[in-house]
Amino acid sequence: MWRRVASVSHLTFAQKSIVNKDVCKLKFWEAFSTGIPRKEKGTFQRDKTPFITFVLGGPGSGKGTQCMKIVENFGFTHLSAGDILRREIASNSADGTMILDTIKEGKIVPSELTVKLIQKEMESSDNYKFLIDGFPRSEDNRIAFEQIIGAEPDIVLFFDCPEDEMMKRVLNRNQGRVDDNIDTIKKRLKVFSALNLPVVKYYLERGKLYKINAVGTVDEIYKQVYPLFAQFNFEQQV
Ligand SMILES: Nc1ncnc2c1ncn2[C@@H]1O[C@H](COP(=O)(O)OP(=O)(O)O)[C@@H](O)[C@H]1O
Ligand SMILES: Nc1ccn([C@@H]2O[C@H](COP(=O)(O)OP(=O)(O)O)[C@@H](O)[C@H]2O)c(=O)n1
Ligand SMILES: [Mg+2]
Repeated sequence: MWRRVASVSHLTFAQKSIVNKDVCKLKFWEAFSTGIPRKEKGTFQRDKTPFITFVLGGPGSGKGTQCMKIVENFGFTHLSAGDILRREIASNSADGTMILDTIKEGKIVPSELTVKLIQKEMESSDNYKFLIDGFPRSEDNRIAFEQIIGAEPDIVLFFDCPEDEMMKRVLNRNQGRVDDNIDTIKKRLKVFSALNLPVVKYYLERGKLYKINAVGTVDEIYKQVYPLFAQFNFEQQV
């Protein structure tokens, strides 16, 4: 299991921006002491600091859209929990039917399953910078990640968007998703308030949360997002 040995995560944004950039390149992790099975090819680069960003926000708040821009500019690997679950359904896995039913109901898939799927993606990646989008969606998700992966996020983004705007965007999303309909979106908004907002509060209290005003054009919103990543001086920046 990985174990963190240092972090700048507790610092506020203002503090982080004056932190010596080399701090961010410290080796935060010790090598595995217990064996999480890993593929030969796609290991984390152990000499690099895994950098984990959780991306939170209600359905339709623009998480996926902004993640694509972060990937382009900063070379992150984008792991959308929803996409990973939808791929699991498409692969006809044993859990597929249960996942599909859960998504249709706007409920949360059992945390251990989601975390193990995320873990598989992380371990098969050559990258060390991860955007984990739509996760954690509940305190149970959050705790399962800590227990199974043995890590915490470096930063947490929260796309703050009014419900009527989220509903409008979801109903216009047009990606053929089974949950983009009025009945499911109403349920999802309730689940978001009840289960996801406590996670937002948790990271706010720990000084890890960056709240983004998610109303405006995609570019206007990205103007708030870009500086959060630019401060870390990642190698690939444009
Ligand atoms: N700032 C924005 N203004 C208007 N529509 C947006 C904006 N950002 C994203 N969208 C659109 O809203 C829908 C939901 O965006 P998406 O990124 O899928 O949100 P999420 O992943 O949070 O559910 C998509 O159709 C997307 O193109
Ligand atoms: N951590 C997660 C993420 C998604 N999901 C399920 O997947 C659905 C779609 O998630 P998503 O992240 O693709 O949704 P959007 O916020 O992009 O609209 C959620 O409503 C849940 O049913 C989950 O159970 N647990
Ligand atoms: Mg999404």
